[in-house]
Amino acid sequence: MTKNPRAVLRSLLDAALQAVAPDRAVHRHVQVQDNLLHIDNRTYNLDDYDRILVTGAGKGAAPMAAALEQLLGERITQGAVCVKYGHTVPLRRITLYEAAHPVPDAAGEAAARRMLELAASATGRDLVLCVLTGGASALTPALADGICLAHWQAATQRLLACGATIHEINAIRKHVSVFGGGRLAAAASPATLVALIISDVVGDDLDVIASGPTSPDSSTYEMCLGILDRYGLRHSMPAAITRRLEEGAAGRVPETPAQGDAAFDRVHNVLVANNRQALEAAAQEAARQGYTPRILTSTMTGEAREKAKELVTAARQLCAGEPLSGPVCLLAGGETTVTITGAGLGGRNQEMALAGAMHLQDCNNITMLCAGTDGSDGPTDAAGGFACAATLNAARCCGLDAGACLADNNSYVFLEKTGNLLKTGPTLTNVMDMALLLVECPDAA
Ligand SMILES: Nc1ncnc2c1ncn2[C@@H]1O[C@H](COP(=O)(O)OP(=O)(O)OP(=O)(O)O)[C@@H](O)[C@H]1O
Ligand SMILES: O=C(O)[C@H](O)CO
Repeated sequence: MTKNPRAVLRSLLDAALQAVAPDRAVHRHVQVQDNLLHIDNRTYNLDDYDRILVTGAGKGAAPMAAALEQLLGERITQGAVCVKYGHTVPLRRITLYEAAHPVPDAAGEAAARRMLELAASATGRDLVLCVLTGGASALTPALADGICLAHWQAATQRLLACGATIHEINAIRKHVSVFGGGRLAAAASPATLVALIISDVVGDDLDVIASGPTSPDSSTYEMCLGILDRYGLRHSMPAAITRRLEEGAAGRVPETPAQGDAAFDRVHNVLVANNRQALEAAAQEAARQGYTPRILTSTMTGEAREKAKELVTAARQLCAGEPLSGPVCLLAGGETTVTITGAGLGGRNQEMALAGAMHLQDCNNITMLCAGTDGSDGPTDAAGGFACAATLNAARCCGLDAGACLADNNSYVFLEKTGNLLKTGPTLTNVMDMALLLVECPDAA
C-alpha cells in the first residue's frame, strides 16, 4: 500500500519531538541513586547541601521541572519557574508562573524577580538547579533601574521586527534585564548551580540560549550600541534604554559577568537537547519507513523563502540524475528569518511552506513539511505547513494568488485555505525549526 506522504512527514516530526521532549532530556542526563545526584559525569552528594532550589524559564521549562520533581521529590526545598501562558504541567513543590511571550508582561517581570530573590537567598551550602529552554528571555524581564515595562515592550516589538538575529536581540536583552547575561548565576553564587539547557539557538551558544542567565556573557554594552546603529534603532528606542546602554558603554554601569568571573566558579551548564538530536530521530524514523535519510544541516539560517527554494532545488536535483534507487528524505534544521514587508499573518515555517509550494508545482513526487518544534510559528496558532505539487492548484481553486500572499507575508491564510496548515498545539519543547522533504521515486508517486 502506498504511504500518505503527509502522514509519513507528520510521523517523522512526532519522532523528532519525542527525542527532544524536555522530561526525557532531563532523565537522559540526570539520575538519583540514594543520596547521590548524577548529572552527566559529575556527582553531587545531596547530604552536602542544606537546600535544593529550582529556578528556570522557557516554553519547555514546566516538563523539565516536573522531571526534577520526579527525580528529587521532597528533597526539593522550593522553586520558581516561569513558562509562557498555557505551557503548564502540574507541579507539586515548584511554583509555576505564567507570563507573556514574545512581548513581555508584568507577570514575567514578577516571576524573574522572584527567581532572583530565591537565587540570592542561596548560600554556599545550597544546590540551585536551573531549567532553561527557548522563550525564556521574553519571560524573564527583570528590568534594570530606570527602565519601565512599557518602554521595554515597545523596544522588544521593534527589535523583533527589525530583522536582527537572536544573538543581537539577546545581547540587548542581557544589558537591559538583570536576569540574563549570567546574572542569575551571579545572584546564586556561592551556591553550586547546575543548569539543564535545551537549545533553540543555531550553534547552541550557551550565552545566547534564553539570554544565558547562568553563562558568562560574551557581549558588551558597546556591542549593543553597534546593534542599535546597524538597524537604525538608536534614536527610535525609548530614551531610557538607549541611555542605559550608553551609560554602560561609558563604564558607568557594571558590565555583565564574563568568562573567568568568580560567579561561575561553581556553575555547570549542561546542554540536554538540541536541533541535531531532533533531526537524527526523524532521520532514523524515515529509515525505518523505507526512506534513505540525508541530514543537510542543523544550522540553517537566512531568509525563509530563499531557504525553501534551496531545499526544493536540492530535492529536485536528486531526481535529475540517475533514477532514484529508492525514496529519499531530506532533513534540515535551524532558524530562518523573515523580513516582514507585508501586513499578512504567518510565521517563518509557514512562509517556507508557501515559498516551497511555488517551486513544487510541476513536481508530483516531492512533499515538504516546515514546522517550528515548539508548535507555534510566528504570532499564529499553527506550527507550520505542508507543500506539494497540488498546493498551487488548490490555491487557484479558492481564488488565492501565491505570489501575492508571499508578498504580503500572508502564509497562514494561504495554507489554511488550501488545507496545508499544520497545527500541533504547544509541544512544550523548543529546538528551533525543521524542514522535511520526502522525495518518492517518480513512478511510485
Ligand atoms: N506574517 C508573518 N510572516 C512570516 N513570519 C512572521 C510573520 N509575523 C511574524 N513573523 C516572524 O515570527 C517570528 C517570531 O515567531 P516565534 O514566536 O515563533 O519566534 P521564536 O523564535 O520561536 O520565539 P523564541 O525564540 O522567543 O521562542 C519572528 O521572527 C517574525 O519575523
Ligand atoms: O528565549 C530566547 O532568548 C530565545 O528563545 C533563544 O533561546
